[in-house]
Amino acid sequence: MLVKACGLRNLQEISWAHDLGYNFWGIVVDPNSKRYVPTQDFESLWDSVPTEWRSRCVLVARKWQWLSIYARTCGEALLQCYEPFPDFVAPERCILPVTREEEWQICRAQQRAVYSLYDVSLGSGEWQGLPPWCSDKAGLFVAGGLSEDRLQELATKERGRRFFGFDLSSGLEGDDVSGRSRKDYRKMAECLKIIRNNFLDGTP
Ligand SMILES: O=C(O)c1ccccc1N[C@@H]1O[C@H](COP(=O)(O)O)[C@@H](O)[C@H]1O
Repeated sequence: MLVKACGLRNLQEISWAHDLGYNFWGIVVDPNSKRYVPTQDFESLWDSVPTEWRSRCVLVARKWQWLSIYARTCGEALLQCYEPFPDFVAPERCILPVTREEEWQICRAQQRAVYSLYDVSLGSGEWQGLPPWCSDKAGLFVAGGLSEDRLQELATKERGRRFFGFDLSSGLEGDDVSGRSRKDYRKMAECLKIIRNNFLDGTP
């Protein structure tokens, strides 16, 4: 099972994801997001990230135009965008959001992306459950408000369900002393533990 910790903002959070065993770490480059990492901050952050971790980076935005500035400077990163990718972007770099099983099938059949993603929340943390078709789908990450409580709820109802991958962001956050939401090491560790202990690995 592959697990992605998304919406990270600094080297400490990226190191936590790496040390805990998350498979991917995501940076939101969408200017309307509260997790937005501006270009200049991203460039110095990217320089400080150990080279061997870089191919595990995912850049996230709702629009291609916001991603393109960053995508040029870090060719290793995967790109998660909520509008179609231009033709010149290789499918091996794309994570394509899908909302229905038919879209996942098309994505696989036409090899339009390396991974697909079922995400109804776009970082809002809104939980709407997971439709039954989402399990055991090659290359499909599931996301949308996954937190300790939601994962535990899912595990109680559907222990042993097989998944290819999970993608978490809001559910890994807590408030820091100034009231801003930041990734929380304990939540990151606990969510990963719940996933690994309760669901079957749907990776080939
Ligand atoms: O995090 C954001 O603000 C965001 C903005 C625009 C597009 C996607 C965004 N987040 C991604 O959405 C999924 C699910 O997040 P959550 O667990 O519901 O918070 C994840 O990939 C986020 O990185």
